[in-house]
Amino acid sequence: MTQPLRIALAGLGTVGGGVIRLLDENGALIARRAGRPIEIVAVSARDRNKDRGVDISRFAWVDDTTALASRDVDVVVELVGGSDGPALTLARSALAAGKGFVTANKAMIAHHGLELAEAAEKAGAALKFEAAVAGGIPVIKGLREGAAANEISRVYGILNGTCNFILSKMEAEGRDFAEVLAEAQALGYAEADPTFDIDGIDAAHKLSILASIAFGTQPAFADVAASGIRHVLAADIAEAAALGYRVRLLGVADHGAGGLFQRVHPHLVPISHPLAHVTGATNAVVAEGNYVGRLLFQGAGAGDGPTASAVVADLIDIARGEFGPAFAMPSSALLAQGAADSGERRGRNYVRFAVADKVGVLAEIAAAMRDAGVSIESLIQRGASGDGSVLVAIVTHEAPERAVAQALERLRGSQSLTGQPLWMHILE
Ligand SMILES: NC(=O)c1ccc[n+]([C@@H]2O[C@H](COP(=O)([O-])OP(=O)(O)OC[C@H]3O[C@@H](n4cnc5c(N)ncnc54)[C@H](O)[C@@H]3O)[C@@H](O)[C@H]2O)c1
Ligand SMILES: N[C@@H](CCO)C(=O)O
Ligand code: NA
Repeated sequence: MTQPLRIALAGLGTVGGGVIRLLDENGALIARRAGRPIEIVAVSARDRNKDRGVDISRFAWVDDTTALASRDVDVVVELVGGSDGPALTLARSALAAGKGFVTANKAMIAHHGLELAEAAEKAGAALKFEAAVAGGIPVIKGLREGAAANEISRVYGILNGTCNFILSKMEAEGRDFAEVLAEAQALGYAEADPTFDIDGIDAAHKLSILASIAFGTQPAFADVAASGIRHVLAADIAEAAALGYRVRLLGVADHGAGGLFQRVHPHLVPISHPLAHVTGATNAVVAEGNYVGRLLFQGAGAGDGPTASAVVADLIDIARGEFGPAFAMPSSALLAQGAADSGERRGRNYVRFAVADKVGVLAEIAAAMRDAGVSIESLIQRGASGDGSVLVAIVTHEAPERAVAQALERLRGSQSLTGQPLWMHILE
């Protein structure tokens, strides 16, 4: 058998531990598939002596994580996390030294992916990050290889396992967001800063990477409009269910003459759509290609095993010598596309208000919608909550987003509203 692929591994947490276990268990099969063994030779993390349930004494220990790039290895695997800091230093130095670089770090790729892709191309080295988007689901491979012949018009999906777990729990048990948050965090899926999950930032990182690969555009994380699920009430989920929908945090991206549109936002998904049936920490991505039609990728988006599966799949590609440009085309060919104006988009909407239970409130909401040219399809009002306010949920007919925003802006100062309205888009 030929020379092993020698690995330096930075980060020995959930994912790093998973990679060691996977290579221990499946190493012989992987060597046959890759044509050579994949061997970890050096490791680094914060704490050398922590019990991780895996034997790391067989690997060389390196105190300074960023020094792994200067070891005699073929590939550096970065499972530390963080968009900057040691992860970025390591990425830059590994690629500058001509070594392959594999990471699960969507924050870093979303912020610095283009720079790193250019560095990889310059060095003729591999840069791979399957684990960064939708964990174990081979969605990057699916788009950059399997669907490479297609013009992709839209890519969207459930990109954050923590949020999908929370929404599923709220749906199944009728509990509110704050009650299930701690359970989700205990699962080990949450980011080091859990607000990244809850506020849609993690999904935005992933969406910007997916959009680049799907559309051949430069990654543009700064242009993703992101909001999360902390304002979704169990009552919204119940109203959505009564109307034939489920609430999902979706990342949605499309592109056209108007520019690149990227948004992470809670949506109402029709019960007939496959994404309505994705529950727990599962992720799912839909891509629409002009020849292949609608593709659906579904599976575990987080967790040690699935994420390690994606990391090691990247290593097998590198061992086989099968890797191309990181974003599916040379970075010089990626288009710099401006952000689309979302005000021009048309769609149906769910808007929920918390209002004082008094005369004229419904008329005030209806008038704001009417004057903005937004037609109401249905309206539900539910009884008083503890603070005396009632919830009014409306579904609009198709309308430009600018008009809905205008109506909400007018209502913003209203004495009748007891809280901020929640606006969710309805997936068509
Ligand atoms: N956990 C998941 O399900 C999952 C899924 C997909 C992607 N990811 C990504 O994988 C990466 C790792 O996630 P994780 O869940 O394994 O994290 P973790 O917190 O479990 O492990 C992080 C590891 O990095 C080490 N580390 C942290 N800061 C360091 C520093 N400054 N210097 C040296 N070592 C340092 C820690 O000691 C630890 O060994 C992140 O980029 C994360 O976004 C995680
Ligand atoms: N925090 C992420 C981990 C996987 O990227 C999630 O919950 O989906
Ligand atoms: Na993936």
